[in-house]
Amino acid sequence: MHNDVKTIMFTEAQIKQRVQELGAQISRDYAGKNILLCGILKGAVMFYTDLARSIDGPVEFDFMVCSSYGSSTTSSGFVKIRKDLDSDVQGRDILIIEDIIDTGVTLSKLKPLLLERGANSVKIATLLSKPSRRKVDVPVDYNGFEIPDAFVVGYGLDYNSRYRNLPYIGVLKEEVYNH
Ligand SMILES: O=P(O)(O)OC[C@H]1O[C@H](OP(=O)(O)OP(=O)(O)O)[C@H](O)[C@@H]1O
Ligand code: HPA
Ligand SMILES: [Mg+2]
Repeated sequence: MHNDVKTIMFTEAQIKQRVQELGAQISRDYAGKNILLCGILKGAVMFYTDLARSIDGPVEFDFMVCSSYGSSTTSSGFVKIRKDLDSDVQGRDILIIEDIIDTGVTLSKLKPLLLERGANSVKIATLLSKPSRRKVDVPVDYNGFEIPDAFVVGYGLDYNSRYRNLPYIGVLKEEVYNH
């Protein structure tokens, strides 16, 4: 385990199992449809590639780069789109793929934006959700795990751009960000 990690919340095996369950559910729900998988980078990168491989049926890949946390453990409340989707979303069935929903601010901006652009449907898949921290209500269609209010890293999630490559999800030691 990494020295900056206090505890492991989900092991690699637990994540793998849950991602497969979500993929099976999504495959059933979207049977016969061509899904536009909209990944919100950078955090979603690991979940995106694993989830995409567990979905049966046609999908297309697209990505947005958004960021609101920067080098903080709290949201700035301002969502910056650093890279937009390449696709025309008119009439498309979009599945937004996120690593975590915390305050809900990021998705409360993105989902209406895609609907305004003429998407036929926009659903949300997130690996993690922290319901106790919500500032804005966002309906989550596919949720891997509900977690308590702790700052987590690994499997794509960062603190100050670090720890994204840890294969598990762990709780960061407070002394790492409280100094
Ligand atoms: O519900 P919210 O409070 O809006 O938080 C969730 C967002 O915060 C993180 O992104 P971040 O800004 O850290 O960018 P990153 O994915 O590049 O790390 C995470 O990947 C989500 O996109
Ligand atoms: O707990 C978290 N960890 C990493 N990034 C995040 N963005 C929102 N919440 C978190
Ligand atoms: Mg981040």
